[in-house]
Amino acid sequence: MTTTNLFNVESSSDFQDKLSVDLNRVSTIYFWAPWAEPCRQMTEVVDELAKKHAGVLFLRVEAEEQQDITESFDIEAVPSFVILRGHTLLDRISGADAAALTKALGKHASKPAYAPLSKTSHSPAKASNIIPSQLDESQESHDELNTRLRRLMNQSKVVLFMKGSPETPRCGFSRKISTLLKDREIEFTHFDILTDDHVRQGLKVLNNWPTFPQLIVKGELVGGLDIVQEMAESGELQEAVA
Ligand SMILES: N[C@@H](CCC(=O)N[C@@H](CS)C(=O)NCC(=O)O)C(=O)O
Repeated sequence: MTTTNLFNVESSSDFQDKLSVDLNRVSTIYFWAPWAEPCRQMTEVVDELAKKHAGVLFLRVEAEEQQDITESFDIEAVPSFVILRGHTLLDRISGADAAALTKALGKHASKPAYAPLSKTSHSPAKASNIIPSQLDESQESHDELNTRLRRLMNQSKVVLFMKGSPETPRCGFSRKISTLLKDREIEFTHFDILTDDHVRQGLKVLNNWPTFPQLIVKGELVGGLDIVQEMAESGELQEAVA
């Protein structure tokens, strides 16, 4: 049996066209990347869910190829899922969390379009990305956070603050910089900033640098991917880590 509710999105207008066929329908937007290992498993999960929920539209968006769509949904890592009814946001799931996706679809797909949506289902549901350890640290003072950040920045000679891990990067910039370091046989430790929003926001301020990855050498920020690529080409990177 061929599935008629699962499509690859080719462009922003293609996305709008597919979404607008029926604005009462629930849609699941799946943001993925070909290099991200967890997406392989989630592609299979999405295939199965599309068969199970024939009334739900499933749209696969290759995140780095469709940047307009990716940015319009504030997608910060792959895999990520957004569940909509028409243009109304019902839920967001970040990461290869098959159980959470299955549960969210069970909840939203079964809800008739005319039923009043619950209060929580209107929110962007970003809170679901918060892991328990972050909640524990919510009482951390500014000074305590900075002490913790300094400690993390000094955990080894070369520290990479990135999205995901070198084995399973969750952003193309993070993937490229960890590959660059590995290719040059530069030893480094890493910290996944997606696991701790205090670290993520705190480092932007402390290092006066708005994005990730951030490469730290001997306790000091060197830069993000662009700078590290330039330094690698000029030979400065090898000198800095020597
Ligand atoms: N050109 C930048 C690219 C990095 C970038 O744009 N990162 C974005 C998307 S992964 C980011 O970290 N945004 C802030 C955030 O997600 O907190 C570099 O050289 O590192």
